[in-house]
Order: sequence, then C-alpha cells, then structure tokens
Amino acid sequence: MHIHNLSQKNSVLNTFISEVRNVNIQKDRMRFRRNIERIGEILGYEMSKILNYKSVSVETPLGTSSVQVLENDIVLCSVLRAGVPLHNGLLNYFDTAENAFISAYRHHEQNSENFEIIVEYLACPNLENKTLILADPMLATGQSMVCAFEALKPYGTPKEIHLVSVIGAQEGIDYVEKHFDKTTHLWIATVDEKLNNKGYIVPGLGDAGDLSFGEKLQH
Ligand SMILES: O=P(O)(O)OC[C@H]1O[C@H](OP(=O)(O)OP(=O)(O)O)[C@H](O)[C@@H]1O
Ligand SMILES: O=c1cc[nH]c(=O)[nH]1
Ligand SMILES: [Mg+2]
Repeated sequence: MHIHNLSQKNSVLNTFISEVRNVNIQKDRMRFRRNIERIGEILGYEMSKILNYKSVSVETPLGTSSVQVLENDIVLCSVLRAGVPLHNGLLNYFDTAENAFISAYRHHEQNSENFEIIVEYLACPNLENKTLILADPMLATGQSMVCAFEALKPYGTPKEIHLVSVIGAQEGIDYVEKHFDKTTHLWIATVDEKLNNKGYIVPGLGDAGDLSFGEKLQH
C-alpha cells in the first residue's frame, strides 16, 4: 500500500488537525465539521496530483487555451456517519464524482469492550473500472474500512482504490494494509501511536461522529 501521511510536511493542514484535536475548539460543532471538510479538500487536492488527465481546448473570450483536466471516473464512498463532512470536502473538489454511502457501526456485546462492525445501509453505483475513493475520518482498528470494502465488492472491481482518512492508528493502518491490494493508496492527514482498550485512537480527537453530529444512544 502507498501511504501518504500529509502531516509530515509543514502546511496549514496541521493547523486544521490541531483544531479538530483541541478539546476546547472541537466543541464548536460547526467548526469541527468545517475543519474535517477542509482536511478532505486538502487530501483530495494532494490525491488529484496522481490521477489521470486529458488535454482539452477551452474557448476563452480572447482565444483558445489547451488545458489538462481530470479524466478519472470517480466514485466517492464514505462511511456514515462521521464520514459525511469528509465526503463533502472531497466532493468540493471532485464535483462530478458519483457517490456511494455505507453505514458501519460498532456493536458492543453486553457489558463488554469487544465489538463487531455492523454494516446495514449501502447505496452504490457500478464500480467496474472506476476510481474508488473510500473515506472515513477515523482509522482506528481498521475494521470499518475493511468491512465497508467487503460490502462494496458485489458492485464491481474498481480500476484503482484510494483510502482517505484524517487520523489513523498504526495498528489500524497495518490491518488495512493486510486486506487491500498493494497498489492501493492511503491518503491520511496524520498517524497516531496507539489505541486505548475501547478501540479509540490515542491521542486522536475523541468520537468524530459525536463531535460532528452530537451523541447517539448506544445499541
Ligand atoms: O477503524 P475502526 O475501529 O473500525 O473505527 C473507526 C470507525 O469509528 C467511527 O465511526 P463510529 O463507529 O464512531 O460511528 P459514527 O460515525 O456513527 O459515530 C469512524 O467513523 C469509523 O467508521
Ligand atoms: O478514536 C476513534 C475511534 C473510532 N471512532 C472515533 O470516532 N474515534
Ligand atoms: Mg462515532
């Protein structure tokens, strides 16, 4: 897998990451969502540098300009619900993309820290020969990303796959690496060291779904 960890270079991306992590700033839900969206825009922009382009002629009021424009057939799939602001950020740049949505949540056994991932909802176009972008802001154990990909398989074989995430734990990245083809790209804003015993990324940012949309009752 090709791993692109964008926080390794200084850029304004790291300011946005610091704000989504910051326990005071992240309480502003609108700012949290907007920061995740802005991170999605930056990850999408960086990814766009290795996609395919074709030359087109554009008529301007003063003449003709030859420009290289994106030619990939993109399907943008995100994992509900925390994936929604990241999806919006990517869609701001890949504005003609087709879209897919998949739900995944952690189902905890009673009084236990063990959980399994339940995939219930999936809406997806044909993926055959397309460029699949699979987005989820948190890559903790990596199970949601892998379960989502398994559920997408009946929809066709993509030509290329790009995984997009905001914060990953090394353990989750290793797990994902085992389950995806080595040609897959992972575009990630930053990588943290570990998971706690509840499967949360440390230091991470907390619960991305709750920070975006409010707390949900546990199943
Ligand atoms: O790598 P994993 O261990 O699978 O964990 C990551 C998952 O956890 C978060 O979703 P969550 O279960 O909190 O659902 P939510 O978006 O509804 O809050 C996140 O958006 C991922 O889907
Ligand atoms: O750290 C984590 C792990 C899973 N889901 C989150 O929202 N945060
Ligand atoms: Mg959540």
